Formats: sequence, structure tokens, C-alpha cells
Amino acid sequence: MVATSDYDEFHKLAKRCLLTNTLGSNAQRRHRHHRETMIENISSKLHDTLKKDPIRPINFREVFESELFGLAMKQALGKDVESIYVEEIGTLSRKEMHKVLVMDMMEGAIDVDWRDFFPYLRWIPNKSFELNIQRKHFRRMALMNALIKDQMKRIDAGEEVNCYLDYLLSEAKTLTMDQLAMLLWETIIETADTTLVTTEWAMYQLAKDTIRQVKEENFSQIRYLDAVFHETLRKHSPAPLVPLRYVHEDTQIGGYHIPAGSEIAVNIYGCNIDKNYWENPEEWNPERFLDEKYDPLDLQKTMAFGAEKRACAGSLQAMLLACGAIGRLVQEFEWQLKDGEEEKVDTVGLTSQKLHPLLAVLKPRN
Ligand code: HEM
Repeated sequence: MVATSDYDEFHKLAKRCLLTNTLGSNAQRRHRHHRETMIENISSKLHDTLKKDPIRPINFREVFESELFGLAMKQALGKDVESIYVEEIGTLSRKEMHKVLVMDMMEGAIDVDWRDFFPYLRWIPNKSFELNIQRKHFRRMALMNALIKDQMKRIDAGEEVNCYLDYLLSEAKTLTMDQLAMLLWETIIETADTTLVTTEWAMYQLAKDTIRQVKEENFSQIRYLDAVFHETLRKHSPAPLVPLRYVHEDTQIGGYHIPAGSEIAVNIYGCNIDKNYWENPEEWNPERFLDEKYDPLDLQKTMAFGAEKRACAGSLQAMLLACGAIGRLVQEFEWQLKDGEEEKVDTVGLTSQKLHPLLAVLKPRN
């Protein structure tokens, strides 16, 4: 039997808390004002920039990334912190915090240790690799601890905010400080990365799409927005590989013998562009999801969120954030790629982010 990844008591506690306070449907309803503020801020930043220079291409990522990080911080800690003094590393601005908590960790996840390709040489030290990972981990933990301590002062002063930190402190009292820091950090990095990647690819596809001539009316239809979201996830899966699954017993898959003790990964990207399943899989075509065979409420139309017990806990949040932003941005502006942008489809990093940030020329619609 191939079991899903280990699913122990700690994992169950963590996932239950995360869904109850932050990512489940009731929780997402409570966090609606954060989403509305985020989209409002993005819209006014874009309008302000265009007022100053209407023909200058906009770097969409710069605006969206900063606002999404703010939402992640509010959801996790109750506050979008502008700067913080961390005893071990000094004072960090908001941009530096984003680097320590998100960018450095995403880079670290794909750092290659050459010894993985030559396991019999594992005894040779690879000091620079190890030091680099340790340094990133050290900075992340130091910053998370400082952020938590700061917010604990607020909580001790009797101020209650509906955020994940407050919830964990009152409902999961057995957590160690390190566990608390890691659980909070996990929601920050997951909120701040994959949703950005998906929204940026969706806006690229929409801005490029001269055939469909993106119409404002389409985007007041939830069904069309949903189709754009899922088609973007299919074509540009931000998690191309599902985390490893541990094989508990000898088994057969697709004619291959898989011995107990192996670890296997599922190629999500492969499933999402499989010609046996999708018609013209290379084409970005949201209309395919308007077919009645797809339930608009089903978040698992593609393999992008994984499957079974370990399936993504944040799929609802990702959908609400991305669809909310895409709908509003298309209703407010006409989008056109800057000349030469069309060919820029290379990806980078663990989550297949667009290598070149999307540059588009925007025109406010009345
Ligand atoms: C478009 C956006 C996203 C995509 C494509 C995505 C994809 C995935 C995938 C493929 C997995 C692994 C599933 C498996 O092992 O079967 C996963 C796990 C997870 N994701 Fe997401 N994710 C997204 C957004 C988010 C967001 C916004 C959050 C929350 C802040 C989140 C939280 C999680 C968590 C907590 C897990 C681990 C679940 C577990 O181990 O039980 N994800 N995600």
C-alpha cells in the first residue's frame, strides 16, 4: 500500500488549528476584510502610478507581492509590521522581513547539495552549503521569535485580534516556541508565494490574450473567473511536484515494483498537461472549464492542490485571493503586455514563478 505522507497526531492538531482559525470556509469569511483591504490598496496604488505616468509599464509583482505579504502578516500575527528590531540581526524593514521569511527560504528550498547525486561521497563535508542553510534558518527563527514576542506584549495588554497567533496561544498550549514559530511562518510563506505566482501568470495570460479580447463583463461572472483560475493552475502549476510519499509496503504502480521504504513523488505538472486527459494541453484556454462536466465549486479540477489527506489546506484562500484580485483588476483596467513581453515565459524556483516579472501597460476603464 502507498500511504500518504506521515500523518501523525501533531500534524492532525496543526491542520485542525490552521483550518479552524485561518483557512477553512468560516475562517476565510472572517478574514474577508483583509482581502478587501488588500485589493483596495492594490487598485489605488495602480491608479496613483498611472496618474503620474499613464504610459509607463507597470511591474505587477512589485505591487501585488507587497500587499499579499501584508495580508499574510495580519492573518498570522494580527498586524502588518513596518519594521522590527531583532536582537541577533539588527533592525529589519518590511522588505527585509519579506526577504528573510519568504525569498531566502524559497531559494534555500532549491539549493543543490552535489552530494545528493553521489550518495557514496556523503562523508565529504559540504560546509558552504550547510552554513548557508543554517544561516537562513537562524535568521528566520530569530525574526519569527521577535515578531511573536512583540505581538505577545499586545495580547498581554488585553488586546484581542482574530489572528492565528492568538488562536494557537489559547487553543494549543502544548506547543513549544519553535513549533509555534514554524506554524506561523508556514502560513506566511504559503500565503505570500503560490498565490502571487498564480495571479501573476493569470494576468500575463489575460494581458496577452488578443483572441479572447478580455471583456470586462466576463469578469463579473464567478464561473468565468473560476475557469481562469483553474486553467492558470493547470498550465502553470506552482507546485509541479507533490511532496514525497512514503511507501509502507511493497506495491505495484503502473507495472513498476515499488519496494517498502521507498519515497516517491507525484509529478503534478505531468498530470496537468497529459495529452490523454486534456485536449490541446499546451493551450491556455479557460473556456475548457466552462464545460458542464466541471463543477464550479470543485477546487480539485486539476492536480494543482495535490490530493487526499495531505491535500493543500489553503486552496480556498488561494482561490478567493486570486479570483478577487483578477476580477477587480480586469474590471478596472484594460491590460496589454509591454512590447517584447509575450515571449518571456521562462520560470524560476520551486513554485515555477515567472522568471521575468510581468510588465504590462494599463488603461483605466472609465
Ligand atoms: C495557488 C496556490 C496554491 C497551490 C497550487 C498549492 C499547492 C499545494 C500542494 C500541491 C500541496 C501538497 C499536497 C499533497 O501533498 O498532496 C500543498 C500543501 C499545503 N498547502 Fe498549499 N497551495 C497553494 C496555496 C496555499 C495557501 C495560500 C496556503 C495557506 C496559507 C497553503 C497551505 C498549505 C498547507 C498547510 C499544506 C500542507 C497540507 C498538509 O500537509 O496536510 N497553500 N499545497
